[in-house]
Amino acid sequence: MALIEVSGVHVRFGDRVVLESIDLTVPEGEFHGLMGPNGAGKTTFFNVLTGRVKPSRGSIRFDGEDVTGLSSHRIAAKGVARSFQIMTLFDEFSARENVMVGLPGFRARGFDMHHAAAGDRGFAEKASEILVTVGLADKGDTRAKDLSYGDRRALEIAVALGQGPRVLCLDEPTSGLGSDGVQRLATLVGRLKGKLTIVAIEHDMEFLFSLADCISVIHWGQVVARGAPHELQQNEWVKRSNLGRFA
Ligand SMILES: Nc1ncnc2c1ncn2[C@@H]1O[C@H](COP(=O)(O)OP(=O)(O)OP(=O)(O)O)[C@@H](O)[C@H]1O
Repeated sequence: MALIEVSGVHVRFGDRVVLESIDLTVPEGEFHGLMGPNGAGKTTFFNVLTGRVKPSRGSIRFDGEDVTGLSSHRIAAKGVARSFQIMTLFDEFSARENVMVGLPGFRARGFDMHHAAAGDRGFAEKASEILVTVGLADKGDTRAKDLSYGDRRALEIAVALGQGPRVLCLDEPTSGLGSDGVQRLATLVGRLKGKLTIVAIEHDMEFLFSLADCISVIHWGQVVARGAPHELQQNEWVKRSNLGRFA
């Protein structure tokens, strides 16, 4: 049984059909890439997967359970974490505090940062451990606004990891990064690969083809091609679009 099973997902905004019918399965532990032209509906699909948009038809099953139409909060509680295309950090908080705010136990007791920082070392230690995982061990006390763009991206992933997710959804993780930043991110994602299930929307084909186990191409609101990177290279649609040139 696949961890994520999406069947016939259809989304329209008013008269505009954005997703015609999306079918997708992702086994546990897979790195699944989503690619496709601008406006193809990739982010809308992520919004459906993470509960921000309700599909008008179709179903989403997570670990065998029908989660179609559940709120984003409830889907997150089931183990689906998301890092956004637009950064969503608290600029005035330190890197460690940003991770602490995202920890489920911390949220349960409210957003009392100063109390937690002074009174409960457990949250700070957990956050520090996660910062080590993403390569920010020495940046725990740095305010988010003073971090480099690449460090902020790593911190966003750390915040998502703080939820202890089974699935990590990354929306264009390389966007805005220079080549060094992309390389660093590839190393980080490569380390996470296999430890949890990753679904990533990405325009950087070199990044995606080097890391993904399987890639789905979304176009016209459907999955028009799907396969391992070397299989996609042979796909006629991908060849015509030149999307698979790095495979
Ligand atoms: N809430 C909404 N209301 C109306 N139209 C929307 C809404 N959200 C998205 N759209 C439209 O749906 C289409 C698909 O958008 P989406 O952001 O999902 O594409 P995408 O494949 O992620 O694009 P990109 O690669 O540029 O990020 C776009 O034309 C967008 O304008």
